[in-house]
Amino acid sequence: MTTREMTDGRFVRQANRFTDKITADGSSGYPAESGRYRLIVSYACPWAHRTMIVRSLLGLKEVINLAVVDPIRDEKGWRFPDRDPVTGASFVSELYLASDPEYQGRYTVPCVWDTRTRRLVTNDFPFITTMMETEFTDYLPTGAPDLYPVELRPEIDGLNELIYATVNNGVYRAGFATSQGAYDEAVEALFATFDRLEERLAGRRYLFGDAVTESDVRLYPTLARFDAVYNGHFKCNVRRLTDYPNLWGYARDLFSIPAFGDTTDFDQIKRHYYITQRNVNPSGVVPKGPLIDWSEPQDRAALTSG
Ligand SMILES: N[C@@H](CCC(=O)N[C@@H](CS)C(=O)NCC(=O)O)C(=O)O
Repeated sequence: MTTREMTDGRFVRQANRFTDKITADGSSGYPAESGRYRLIVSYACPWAHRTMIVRSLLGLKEVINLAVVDPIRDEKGWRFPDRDPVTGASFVSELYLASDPEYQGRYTVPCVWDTRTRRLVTNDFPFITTMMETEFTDYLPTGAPDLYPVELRPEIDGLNELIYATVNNGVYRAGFATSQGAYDEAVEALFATFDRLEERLAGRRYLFGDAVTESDVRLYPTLARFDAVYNGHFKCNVRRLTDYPNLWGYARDLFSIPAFGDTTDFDQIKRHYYITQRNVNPSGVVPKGPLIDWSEPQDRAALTSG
């Protein structure tokens, strides 16, 4: 967050600067190719988390390579644990400035680096996942799931907008609010959506029925961070995730899928938020709890139809 992103006590997220697209036919100048693009992520970051989940669910691990930054960020921004062997960068900022020397925004993850032209293609997180789903189809192994089925796209996009505004970004709007009004507005909208989703998930295993879609991928990273971080650190404490039987069972059901569970690192998540965001937590002390068992059994498979 920068002071430029605060208006009347409200957090208004910066626009994404790099918005080129990788396309299957190469018409954008960035053709989908195996081994060409490097996805830069942090395990702590929810926007990056969704890109790792999709890469893994789709079986694109050999096609799109991955670089992971340290969870703790200081004034120099995200840092690679060692100099990144592929890009040669020690900090994510170097990739942004190599692509646009005038760049003045935050140096954010996720972003995608093109090893051929040696510049960033995109940091436009909403499109990184759908790009993998729609433009890398030639590289998908047989049996890869369709996370963004054509006939459901309008409905998925609609639900994603609500999830983004009130949940994914809603927790940040609550946590970064510097006025009571801005905080109240964000928290009320967040829990209103949780109530709606709780109801929606009473009769279906996933948000769109029997199969995981892009909407589940987008909701999950916020749920995974909810009780561990957002409940305390961002004051989203009207209820806990564990107070919602359906949402909590659904979150555990997703966690049991390796693409979700293996990309969820609670330790890095907690350390990142509590240590890095000193505007919210000046001492940098990381809380011990809460003690939550994400492996507790659930019976969501019984909701599958047919
Ligand atoms: N690209 C978006 C979302 C991605 C994002 O905010 N990522 C965070 C981590 S969760 C980040 O990289 N922050 C770097 C910073 O604030 O300096 C943005 O610009 O707000």
